[in-house]
This record gives sequence, structure tokens and C-alpha cells, in this order.
Amino acid sequence: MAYYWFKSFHLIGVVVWFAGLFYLVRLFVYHAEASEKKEPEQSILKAQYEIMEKRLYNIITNPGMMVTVTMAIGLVSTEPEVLKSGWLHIKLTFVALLLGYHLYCKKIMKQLASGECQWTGQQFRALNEAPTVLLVVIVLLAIFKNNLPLDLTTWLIVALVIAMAASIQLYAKKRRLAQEKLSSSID
Ligand code: HEM
Repeated sequence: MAYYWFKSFHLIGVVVWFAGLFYLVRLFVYHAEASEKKEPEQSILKAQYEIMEKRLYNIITNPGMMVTVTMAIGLVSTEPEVLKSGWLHIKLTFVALLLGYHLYCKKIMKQLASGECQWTGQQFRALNEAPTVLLVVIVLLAIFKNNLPLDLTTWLIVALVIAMAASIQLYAKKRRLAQEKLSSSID
């Protein structure tokens, strides 16, 4: 029974962690784009995004990560046999990348707060696709385990996910260009 409790809260942790990661980098987009605004709007926006990022990281993203990892430890200690599974080893490699991404976001947050970050909004938009790829791979490994098929269906699904991510980027770019055109015609 303990295993099911750990698994339930492992999944709840995953949902919270990813909600936090996705929203955090979206805030980085707005934070970076605030540099294009005139004063005092720029300083007001930057100060506000800094507060929002810190709160999001401390109250949602970090606790989500901790719950996921703690419950995962609960899972493997209840059923240590699972540690011998090949799929878990591959999954852990991707989880390590995800943890690296999580820590990198914290570094960016500090750089944005100190005004040292050189990233543009467009670069943050692209960065925000990285956890999507990790999410898809980790979930597929957790569900299919050692039977993850590498056939046409899987590659079609991967292509669909990439196409969706690319179209979101293109749509955002198109919308931004239209916005810039509108504001230059007003000026
Ligand atoms: C901290 C490292 C992690 C470890 C050691 C770990 C370990 C495990 C274990 C042992 C299970 C139970 C498998 C089963 O009973 O069939 C599980 C389930 C699951 N994990 Fe993780 N996990 C980790 C992180 C993650 C992350 C980051 C995600 C999502 C991005 C994730 C997604 C899932 C999913 C969707 C399941 C449910 C699979 C099922 O019920 O068939 N895990 N995990």
C-alpha cells in the first residue's frame, strides 16, 4: 500500500514541479523583455518579476522537485528490485538533466536580479522547450519501462511534439512582430 501512496505523491510532485519550471521561464521572458521598456516602467516591471520569480521558485518549483525526489526515494526503498531495471537507469540520466536545468534556472534568476543576464526573451522562449522534451522522454520511460518501442509510431509522436513546440515558437514570433509594428505606428 505504501508503494501506491509514494507513487501518487511522486506524480503530484511531478505536476507541481513542471508547472513551476514552465511558469518560471515564462517569467524570465517577460523579465528580459522589460529591458525594452522606458523608465520608470522598466524598473517597476523588473522589481515585480524578481519578486514573482523568487516566490514561484521557493513556494512551487523547489517544493515540487523535493516532493518528486523524496517520493521516488520512498518508491525505490519500498521496492528495491526496481533499481535493477534498465529503464530506471535511463530515466535517472534524464532526471539528472532535469535537475541540472532546475539549478540552471536558479542561476539565471540570480543573474536577472543582479542585471547580469544577457539572454533575450526569444532565447528564453526557446529554453522553455527543453523541459518539454525531458518530460516526454521521462514519462514514456516510466510508462513503457523496458518495452519502449522505437518504431514508426514513437517517431511520429516525437515529430508531432517537435512540430508543436516549433509552431508555438513561430506563433509567438509572429505575434511579437505584429505588436512591434503596431507600437511603432502609434509612436
Ligand atoms: C528523482 C528521480 C526519480 C526516480 C528514482 C523515480 C522512480 C520511479 C519509480 C520507482 C516509479 C514506479 C514505477 C512503477 O511502479 O511502475 C516511478 C513512477 C513514475 N515516475 Fe518516476 N522517478 C523519478 C523522477 C521522475 C520524474 C522527474 C518524472 C516526470 C518527469 C517521473 C515520472 C513518473 C511517472 C509518470 C511514473 C508512473 C509510472 C507508472 O505508474 O507506470 N519520475 N518513478
